Order: sequence, then C-alpha cells, then structure tokens
Amino acid sequence: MTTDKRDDRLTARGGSVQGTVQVAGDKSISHRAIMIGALADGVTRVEGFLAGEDCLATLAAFRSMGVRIEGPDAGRVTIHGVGREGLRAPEAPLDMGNSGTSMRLLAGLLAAQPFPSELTGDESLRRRPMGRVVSPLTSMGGQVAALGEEGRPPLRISPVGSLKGINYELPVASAQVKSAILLAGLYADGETCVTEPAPTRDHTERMLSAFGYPVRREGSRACLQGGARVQAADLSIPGDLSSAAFFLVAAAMVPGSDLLLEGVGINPTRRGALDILLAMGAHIELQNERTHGGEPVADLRVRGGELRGIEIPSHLVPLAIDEFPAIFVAAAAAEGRTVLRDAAELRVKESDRIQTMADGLQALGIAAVPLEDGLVIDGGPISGGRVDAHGDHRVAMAFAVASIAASGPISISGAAAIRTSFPDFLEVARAVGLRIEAENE
Ligand SMILES: O=C(O)C1=C[C@@H](OP(=O)(O)O)[C@@H](O)[C@H](O)C1
Ligand SMILES: C=C(OP(=O)(O)O)C(=O)O
Repeated sequence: MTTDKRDDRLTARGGSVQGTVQVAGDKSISHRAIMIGALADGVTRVEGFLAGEDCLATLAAFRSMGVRIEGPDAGRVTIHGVGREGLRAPEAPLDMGNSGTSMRLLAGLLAAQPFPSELTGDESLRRRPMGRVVSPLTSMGGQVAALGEEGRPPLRISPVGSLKGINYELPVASAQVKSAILLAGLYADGETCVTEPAPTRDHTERMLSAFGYPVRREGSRACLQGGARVQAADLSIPGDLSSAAFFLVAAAMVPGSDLLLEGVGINPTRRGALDILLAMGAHIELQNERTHGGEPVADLRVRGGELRGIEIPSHLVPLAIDEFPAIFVAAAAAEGRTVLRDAAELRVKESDRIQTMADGLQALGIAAVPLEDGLVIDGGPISGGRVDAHGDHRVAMAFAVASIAASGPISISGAAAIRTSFPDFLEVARAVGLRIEAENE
C-alpha cells in the first residue's frame, strides 16, 4: 500500500520542543468507528477520525462491501450504516495494507457473513501471526484459513450457516483478538465471553455500548449476547496517546522543553506509557480531565527534566504496548538502566520492535541488549548516526524524536510508513520546533 517513497528517508537534526499541539485522532478508535458505524442502523457522524493509511484501509474495505462513507474531510466522516445484515460480498480480496488491527478485527466480522472473502496486506502484515484469531473463530464454527506459512496471511474466509458463542480465555493479552471474537459474537447463537490474562484496550466494548449494544464486563471477562442490533451514534474521537507519546518523550527528556498536548485519550487500558514516563521522573501534568465520546481525555502538559532508568512493571506492558519504541528512546536519554521484560509481543508488530530498536539504539552509541521478551538499555550520550526503521512507523518516529537528545543528526530509512498512523507527524514535529527533513522534499 505504501508505494510513495518520497519521505522514506528522514534526517532529524534535533531542535527544541515548545508550544501547544493537537496530535492525530486515535487509530484504534477510528478503525472501530468505521466498523461498528457500518453495521449500525442509521447514519453515524464521526469527528476526529484519523486519516492515516491503516484506518483508510478499513474505510476502503467497508466501501467495497457496499457501505456509503463520506469523507474523511478534516477528520469528519459520515457512515451510512447498512445494518447488521447489510454488508455485501466484496469483489476482490480486501487489502489491509500495513494494519494488523484491520485484518484481525475484520476476520472476526467476516467469519459471520453469508459471503466468502479474502484479507491480504503488505509485506509486513503478511509476516504477522493470524493463528491467534483463526483458532477461536474456528471454535465458534467459522471457516477461516490462513493461506500463508505458519498461520500467516492471506486469510480466506468461507461462509458458514451460523456461529456459536464461546467462552474464550485469551492465551496472549491482545485487544485485537478480543475484538475479533466479540465482533463475531454479535452474530453468534448465545453468549460470547472473552477472558483476558491482563487488561487490554477496551475501545470495542466501549463503542458497542455507545451504539446501544449491551456488553457485560465481569472482572477480566467481557461478554455479549448475539443477535441484538447496533444503533447509529455520533462520535468524537480523542487524540491518540500512541502518537502523543513521541512528543511526550521529546519534551520530557530535554530540560527547558515545555509542551501542551491537547485532547489526548487517557483511557486506563491505554495509559501505561504515561505511568512509565512518570515513574522515570517525567514532569507530566494531566489538565482539564474530561470525557469525550465515551472515552476519558486530558490535556497533557510536559516539561523537560532529568529522567531515570527503571524496571518496567509487567502489568504496564499491555497498557503501553505501542509506546515502547518511544519509551526506549526515553530510556536511552535517562540516567541508569531500564529493563523491560514480558514484552515478547513486541517481536510480532509491524517490525520486530525489540530488534529494530536495539539495532538503532546501538547505532547511536547506546548499550541496548535485546532479550527474548524485552530489552535492557543503559542510558548514556546519544550520538548521531544512521538507523533503519524497517518500514515501522513507530520506530521511525521514535528515532526522529531521539535526535532532540542526540549530539548529531539521525538519518532514518524505511520511514514512509509514518503515514499509517500519523500522516501529519512532520508538520506537528516542525510546529513544536523539531528540525526534520524528508529526502527529496
Ligand atoms: O486493538 C487495537 O486497536 C490494537 C491492539 C494492539 O495489538 P494487539 O491486540 O496485537 O496487542 C496494538 O498493538 C495495536 O496497535 C492496536
Ligand atoms: C501494532 C500496531 O498496529 P497494528 O497491529 O494495527 O498494525 C501499531 O500501531 O503500533
């Protein structure tokens, strides 16, 4: 999907971090707005939609299943819901680009449809494990086949008469797997329950409730009864803490920085990065806390100072899973050692984030030792250098902000994927004072 290579190489030359910014809309919530809005009876109006390539892949998939969607236009999207039985067979395989969320959640929804479908993606997505959704969906009676090696995409989904509800214990803490099962459960006979080994983002449960679909939460279990209808609702999507994390780190690690990030989601199942950075000594204040579209939101004021290395508590890992590239940069700039364990999931993201981050940090003179399930980083002087983001948006943005604390420019290849989650990253970064150039600009 990412064919335009103009901004695949970036050079980041440091700068400062000052001012007030709004980060892009939340990616996880934007995907779900399209999916659930499409299944609803009535018209759903969305504000704050993230027009990144991942969410646009979800949007395109629903258009090709007959859903009329207007926008995105300055974050506004209007979804003309077709109702729970209204999706039509797509004419071609659905290309989910770089987006694991799109592929896994759609696998659940499509397993319940009366038509066949196929889900494919780019080179990175075709390397990611899908057995984790194939297995529970098969237990529900679905026919989902992973056509790649060892449970990898593409996925071929065949229609079945009906699905049955299950009681599923997630073997890994994954909101994508939980959501795939719950979306299939909307169509299943009886009740579908998912138990998680640790809390994961609960945007699917919250959004279904906002669309009038009852979801029961009992401790670590989320349950719903199949067969009810979804009612259109207007939604306002908060800023993405996963995008804000790059600027939180940029500002927190350099004395003299002062930044206000407005309207950022602080859902307790997502805010692990805030708690980790606070434990590292970051000066972050949560201001003007409020609820926005069923999600807790705050303005985050962050001021630069000294950070210290910590042992990252395991319970925070799933709550900060996408923010580790940024947190590793904070650890590199911190005094002392940071140890992360219990984070093997990082190896199966858009890149192997343990290895790509360790390689990049080492290239910048930082002692970073990969573990099977984590990383040990000794903070120290960060030099300039060349790093490879391996087409991973979060790795590219992490190294771009690392330049703030580096003694020389950082040249980053494989950075075009930034458009998947934060298409205006360069504009926002420059607005706060970072000096970043894209090759051929
Ligand atoms: O449900 C979601 O929107 C997401 C869940 C997480 O993945 P896992 O479910 O694989 O942990 C996260 O890494 C991803 O960026 C978005
Ligand atoms: C892991 C991520 O996304 P996805 O799984 O949707 O590709 C991410 O955005 O960091």
